[in-house]
Amino acid sequence: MGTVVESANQGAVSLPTNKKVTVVFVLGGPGSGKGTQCTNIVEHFGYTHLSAGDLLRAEIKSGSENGTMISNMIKEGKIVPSEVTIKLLQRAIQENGNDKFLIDGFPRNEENRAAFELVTGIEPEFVLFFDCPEAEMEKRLLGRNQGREDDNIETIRKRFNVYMESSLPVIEYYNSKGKVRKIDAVKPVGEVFEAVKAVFAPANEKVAA
Ligand SMILES: Nc1ncnc2c1ncn2[C@@H]1O[C@H](COP(=O)(O)OP(=O)(O)OP(=O)(O)O)[C@@H](O)[C@H]1O
Ligand SMILES: Nc1ccn([C@@H]2O[C@H](COP(=O)(O)O)[C@@H](O)[C@H]2O)c(=O)n1
Ligand SMILES: [Mg+2]
Repeated sequence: MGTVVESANQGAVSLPTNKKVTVVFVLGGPGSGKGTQCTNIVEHFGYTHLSAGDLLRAEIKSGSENGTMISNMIKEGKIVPSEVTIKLLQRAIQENGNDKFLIDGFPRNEENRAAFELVTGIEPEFVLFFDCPEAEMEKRLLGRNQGREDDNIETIRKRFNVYMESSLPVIEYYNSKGKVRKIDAVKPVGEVFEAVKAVFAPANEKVAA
């Protein structure tokens, strides 16, 4: 691989605003630790973290006309129509001064994937995939305690079904293109992050002033 700059430029693409961005998709089952690890990556590698779920929850809170629909979909563990989520992601990218983004929890199905590519022209630099057994994810979600409406056993089971039926095929799609970087996510947070660090080039790390 060449220098970090060269590597980043290979994945840089134009949004409608002509903003050049590098995107890493962060995927894995509910409770696999995507958000937890994204916080660490932001700190060490200077990316901006965009969680599709967080953007949808913020949209509900903002009193948007889509709020009720989004809220119902989240309670049922269903995937919100792509146009809604993509608009939120596009706006977040365009409003942010950074040019490197972790997109967490997106694309969640084939419709998400194809629509995002069509609308933005963005192909991910790579896909960070947190692989975790269902029993461990269930335990983590039931213990998360952050007041999420979908952290109850009924919705968790629906989210696992959606993950198996709709999200795993997206990961398989990217795997067939050689883009997946798989992480064993069942280990403690620190050990998982060591594996994550090995994926992001060490030269990418923020240098202390
Ligand atoms: N490696 C780990 N070991 C044990 N607990 C973890 C680990 N990683 C995350 N957790 C805990 O598990 C819970 C779920 O983690 P997190 O919110 O990061 O998952 P997520 O993949 O973003 O889930 P969701 O898809 O529901 O948003 C949190 O309470 C978090 O503190
Ligand atoms: N691409 C997406 C991402 C999320 N959702 C909905 O939000 C819920 C919570 O997502 P998390 O990533 O925070 O776990 C998820 O279960 C979906 O209902 C979505 O529709 N599309
Ligand atoms: Mg999350």
